[in-house]
Amino acid sequence: MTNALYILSLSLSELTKQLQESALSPEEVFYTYLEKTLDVHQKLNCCTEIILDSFEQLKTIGSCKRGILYGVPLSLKENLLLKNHDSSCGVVKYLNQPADDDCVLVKVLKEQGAIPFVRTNFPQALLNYDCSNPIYGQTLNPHNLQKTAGGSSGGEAALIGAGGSVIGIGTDIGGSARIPASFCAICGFKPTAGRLSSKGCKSIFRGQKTVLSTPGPMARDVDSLALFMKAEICEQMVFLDPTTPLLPFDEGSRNSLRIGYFDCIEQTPTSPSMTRGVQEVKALLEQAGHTLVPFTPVRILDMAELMSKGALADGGATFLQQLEGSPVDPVLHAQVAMYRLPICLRKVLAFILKPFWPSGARLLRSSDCVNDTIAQWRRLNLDVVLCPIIGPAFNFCYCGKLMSMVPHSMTYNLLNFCAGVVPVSTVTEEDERNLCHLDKGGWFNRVLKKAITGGVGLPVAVQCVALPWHDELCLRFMKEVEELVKKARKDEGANANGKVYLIYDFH
Ligand SMILES: CCCCCCCC/C=C\CCCCCCCC(=O)NCC(=O)O
Repeated sequence: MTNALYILSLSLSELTKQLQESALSPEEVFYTYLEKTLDVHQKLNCCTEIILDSFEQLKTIGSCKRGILYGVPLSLKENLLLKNHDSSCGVVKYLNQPADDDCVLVKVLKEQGAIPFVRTNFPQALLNYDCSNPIYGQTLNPHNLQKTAGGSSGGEAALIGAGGSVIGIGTDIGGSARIPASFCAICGFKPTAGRLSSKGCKSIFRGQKTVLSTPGPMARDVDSLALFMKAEICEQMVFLDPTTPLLPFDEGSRNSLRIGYFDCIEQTPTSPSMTRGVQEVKALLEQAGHTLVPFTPVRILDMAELMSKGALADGGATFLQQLEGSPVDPVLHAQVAMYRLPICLRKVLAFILKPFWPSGARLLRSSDCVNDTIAQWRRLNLDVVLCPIIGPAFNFCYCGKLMSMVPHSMTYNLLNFCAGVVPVSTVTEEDERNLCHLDKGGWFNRVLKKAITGGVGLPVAVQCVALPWHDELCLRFMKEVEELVKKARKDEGANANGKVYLIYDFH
């Protein structure tokens, strides 16, 4: 194995160890990843710029030798502010407005010895889970170039999934760290909003508090996500952003868990592989001695409505305003067409749709979704929940037509629970045959079928959820899923007669 292949094969924990022990130099790691990134970018169009300042940072990196991420090259979604760089979010009017300062997360990471070296792509205005904009174009999926990488942190997911970065940062207000992770076979984590500083994470909607956005790490394995959290959660972050809590990162240990699970949600399209992924992981968790309890999410339709009315409280007017002067990317056409409809026409349409699509038409009711959900967890005495995440990767331009699927991810932004995604399987021929069941389930199901047809072999992931501020528990649960899946793959490899599709190794 060449030195470059060896470096690229190391997990983040192994890489940091080798760097700290001087078995590898920051220079050889940096240039190896840079070369790989350029190669991956040529194929996938996942990057927006190489951060030239990183070459300067590399020269003085020796002074950060005690940092947790000493010498680690790191990728960043473009909306994380970097001093003297634009964060365009794909919107023309944000071009040529360089930031005055780095965002807090980047400042802390630099102190911890990490070297941000590349910025990554996203969908225009960030409120979509595809990955295309008129400035940087469409990012492709590393596992099938005919599919999207997902979004909005799709550049990160594609780059990491193809091996061009060992750790990166995305942002997530509706699934943007988790959905592209699911599409590209990597792990993505949405911490409890507030646990990590959002200061300097640019968003199109400033001041909106109903559905909270948060930055979150994305990487090939769960240990890397945990190491990232450990590096960020320190006194310096709290000093730079006193809105974050003085809550040290608790690595803890894993005990037997009581796990709620569900494999679909009411009125929300779900693909056959999403359901199968949950069922297979449930079986593995049971075999490992955990207790699995059926869980029916409460008030899902109320929550869908709150998400929509919270994130788009003005009916999409701010969103349209931000796009003024920009060409509108094709991935946004379906959304923009809806936001442009006059309110009176929308009301008439809602009235007509009510019998067929009650969730999309009902009026906002007062409800306490957070406490009702917590009460449901307490009644069942749950530690965590296992559930589906949107997947497999869609054909281009379908994400904007399937906003009806975002309750799979956005529910946990609305509730402000923490949630992460772990790849567990690949789409089988049987999953593909089962797509015929979507023919019966109404218009959105038929659109979903078109979006995912031809997906055999693509990654399938599951979602792990924990209560607010239980980020460490969520990561421990994700790690348990990851390990059980790995072990099952080994066992299946040894018993070649068994089904071998469950588990795979993309990396
Ligand atoms: C049953 C129908 C329910 C529909 C509920 C739809 C709610 C739609 C409201 C807004 C669309 C949000 C799309 C979110 C995609 C992910 C975006 C994201 O996380 N971006 C990250 C960021 O902005 O930082």
